[in-house]
Amino acid sequence: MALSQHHVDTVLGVVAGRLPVDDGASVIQRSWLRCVEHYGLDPARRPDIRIENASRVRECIQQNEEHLRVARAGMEQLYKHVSDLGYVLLLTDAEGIGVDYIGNDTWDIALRRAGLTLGANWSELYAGTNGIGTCLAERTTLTCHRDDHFYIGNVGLSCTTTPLYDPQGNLMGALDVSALSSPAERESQHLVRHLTTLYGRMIEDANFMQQFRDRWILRLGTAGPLVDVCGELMLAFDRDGVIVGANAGARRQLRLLECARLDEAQRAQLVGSHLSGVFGTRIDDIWRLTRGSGRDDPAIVTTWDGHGYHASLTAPRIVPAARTGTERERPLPARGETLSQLSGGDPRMNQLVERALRLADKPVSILIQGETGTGKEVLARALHESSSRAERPFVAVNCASIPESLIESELFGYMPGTFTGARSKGMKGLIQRSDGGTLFLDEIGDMPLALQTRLLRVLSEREILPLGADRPIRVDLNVIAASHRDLRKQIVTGTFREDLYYRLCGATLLLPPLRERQDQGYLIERILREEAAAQGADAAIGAPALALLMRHDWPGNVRELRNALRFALSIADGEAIDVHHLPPDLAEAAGTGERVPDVAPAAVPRATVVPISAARGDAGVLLEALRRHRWNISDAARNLGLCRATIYRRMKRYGIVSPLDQA
Ligand SMILES: Nc1ncnc2c1ncn2[C@@H]1O[C@H](COP(=O)(O)OP(=O)(O)OP(=O)(O)O)[C@@H](O)[C@H]1O
Repeated sequence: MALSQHHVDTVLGVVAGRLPVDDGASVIQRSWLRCVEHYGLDPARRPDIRIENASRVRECIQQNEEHLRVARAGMEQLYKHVSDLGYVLLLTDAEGIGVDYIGNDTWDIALRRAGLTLGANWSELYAGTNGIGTCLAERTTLTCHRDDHFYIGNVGLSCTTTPLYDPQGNLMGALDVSALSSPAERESQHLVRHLTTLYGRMIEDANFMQQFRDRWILRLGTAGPLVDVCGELMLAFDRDGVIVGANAGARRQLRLLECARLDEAQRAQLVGSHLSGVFGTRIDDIWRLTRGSGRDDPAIVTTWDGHGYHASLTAPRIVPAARTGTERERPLPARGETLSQLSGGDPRMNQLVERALRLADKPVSILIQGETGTGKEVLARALHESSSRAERPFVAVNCASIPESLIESELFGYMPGTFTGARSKGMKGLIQRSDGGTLFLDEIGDMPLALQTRLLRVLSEREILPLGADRPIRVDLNVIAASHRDLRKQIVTGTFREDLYYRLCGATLLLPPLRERQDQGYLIERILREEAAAQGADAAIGAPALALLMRHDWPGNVRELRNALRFALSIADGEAIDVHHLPPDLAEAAGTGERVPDVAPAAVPRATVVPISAARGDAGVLLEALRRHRWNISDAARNLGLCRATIYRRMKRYGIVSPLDQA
């Protein structure tokens, strides 16, 4: 009784400011203050344990089914480490209501009496200062050890709790590890605190992986070989490099490039921004990773402010929902593009568009070939939108990124009861989801042979047999396949079925690489306008920057061009794009090998804004001609119907210097 009175006096003394505030316990003391002043609680009373009714708990469980499934797996592992030490685990929602629990049956009654049970509401409002309620109020991992608790009835407990966030940074709830009795020393809880934090982060990361299983995931860490299994920082992004999720580590440590337009809070807002805003100079390194760097050690990527991290990239495990036609969260910039807009006058593109227009509504399978980033999916989508199937789904499947173990169920689907656990409900496969529309099989050359056989059956019989089904389902679909590989070579090496190849290539469309296209100026103009509109900026570019773009080799093709323009626009911060706004690797790449035409400052002041159409009409055309003729001035002049002197004059005006003159 004397001890109880001492506890009550201590709490009330701190609240009244009569007792010195201990620095280490200030989180607890802040909570005591809230309990007395905001919630009007009295530490001398025994708390009534508030148990929510079953339907409230059920509703909460249903709403967070996926999160709870992942958390349960983490709790089971954690329990193995702490059960012998007398701890029980409680998982709560964001309001502090117990939604899952692992404990020891032999203490059931004591645990229930203490409120360590399903449905118990541990928010400070009802339970006073305690591990869960205070962790949720303070949003931090903490140990509420014995007489840290507000109510005398709770001072036997020792609770360590960590908050759990979803990948968007919203509070989901808390993971709590509690003991009914524990040694008096606070230090006795250190190990439990580490374990609780570790498992909390593991649950968050597993939730992250689950939520973004249809996206690229970049893990960053400081321990090289471990980064594959436990990247401390994680970013999920779409195929255009736009960040769609960031885990707690990434949100804490990464900031967007310093730039006048963004204040501190906006620079912390990673979601919705482009990867180039985080990695400034090294965006291409990341894309190189996506294509497999061939290195044994994890690659190192560097943030714009010079922090190097080991990096590991995971390809989407299932097809992005946004690409299936069932969800349209962020339209691809080129979506809706009609076929004729794909060419800006390049002879090979003109021919391709003409052919595509004739094929769009024919019942022929089309095979699109072209280097990576040349726009195979953009072309497939344009074919779909120019066909009578335009209103039906366009379902894109990246055969290279779905793990072999999942590809069959993803493509063909499965019936209810085929699997246990979260997959018990059954799922329509991607082929069935494209019924009536277009199935786009990207990177078809990477499809495993066994599945090629099954796909061949689908294409010839137009019916599928989902896993666990006893009757086939008819499907009506148009198939477009694409690959950057030479499928005929694969037939020779035995990695691609010849009969499937002939099924798929009723017609072949070959997209030229960007470096060989004569309509680069048109593409730059269009993409610049699109990207500028998306960023709310003006689409203006200076002649020297344009000249550099026109000279670049574009190994990543149109994707690389779009990324470069997006990067430049965000760095230019409202000014016309200048050379120094472009990604440095562009200038570096041009600096080695073929040199970038240096800008003669007197001839083209840095701030000169050349409306892009004018630039294209002059500097762009000139550059194209010079490149085509390998910088032979006479040939270029003849080709353009100008005299050599005019060519020289214009080169001077636009600051174009031949690489032959720079050696
Ligand atoms: N004609 C175009 N107009 C505008 N943007 C384009 C065009 N072609 C491609 N792009 C852009 O380039 C990027 C890559 O396009 P897409 O995904 O279609 O290429 P891909 O050849 O299918 O690439 P991969 O081989 O990697 O699958 C996208 O950002 C897309 O918006």
